[in-house]
Amino acid sequence: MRIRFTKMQGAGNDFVVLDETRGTLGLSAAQYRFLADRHFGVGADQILTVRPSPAEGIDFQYVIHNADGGEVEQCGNGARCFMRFVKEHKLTDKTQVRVQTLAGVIEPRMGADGRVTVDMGAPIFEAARVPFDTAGLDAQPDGSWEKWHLALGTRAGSPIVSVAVLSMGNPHAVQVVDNVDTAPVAEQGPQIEHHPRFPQRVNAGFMQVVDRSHIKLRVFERGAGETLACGTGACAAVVAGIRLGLLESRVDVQTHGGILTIEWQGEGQPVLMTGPATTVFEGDIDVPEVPEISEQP
Ligand SMILES: N[C@H](CCC[C@H](N)C(=O)O)C(=O)O
Repeated sequence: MRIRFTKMQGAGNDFVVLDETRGTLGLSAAQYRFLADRHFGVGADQILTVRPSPAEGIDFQYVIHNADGGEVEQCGNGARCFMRFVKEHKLTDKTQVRVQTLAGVIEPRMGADGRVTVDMGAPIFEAARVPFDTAGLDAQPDGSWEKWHLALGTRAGSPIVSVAVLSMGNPHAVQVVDNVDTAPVAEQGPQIEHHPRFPQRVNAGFMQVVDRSHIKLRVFERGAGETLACGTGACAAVVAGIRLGLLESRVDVQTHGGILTIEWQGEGQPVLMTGPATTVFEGDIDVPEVPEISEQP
């Protein structure tokens, strides 16, 4: 099947974007993995699909698959690219659209400077809704969610990390580190992603607080590995930092791929994310029924 795609990136988090507003392609998980494959396919962290409005008052449906082919609830950097895509492809004449995701409705808005702001909705702290299994964990002194002590491994001497656990529609476990450049992202990222207390797995964030309005962040993403930036991860990290009393309500998040600006006014309030969204190129690709993808090197 020959399909048209658009390659996009938001702060270096990169995407293959598919237009299904005039008919669905019916791709399998293996075909999503093929498109994301950096050797046999196009290469991307996630595959984003644009579908027609599912209901009155909603402009589009937004479907997200990780590089591993699994469908997920939310993608923040992808939401900004979604807004640019529907403008550039003349699928809307609006500068702000309402978009249905598995996690609910989000509202990206194209700014005059070409950056995009997205109302990402309110964070979710209830462990069962992340989901996060707290059975047997020391209850937090004030029922807080910011400092769960997670044992990485069962051997004596396995590290125990203190993570803030929350959802931006997708699950996040964020820890504060002294230096993101030396943080054990490659080692602890997979251990946290696959930790048995996260039945849906989890995105693992490593946050260095520079000052009360600046952090540095690395994220080992569920289903994609470490990415150059993670929009929902930036939202989760800032919310955690504010609740830990370390950050103000508006924070610049420095990632390997660029700067994201996150604002949160507190409990029950939405998280606003602002950042870049870039179209890299358009292309066509033959997607085999049974695609060949890279074996792990
Ligand atoms: N890996 C994430 C989805 C993509 C999130 C990220 N790319 C973003 O910008 O929010 C998950 O499995 O929940």
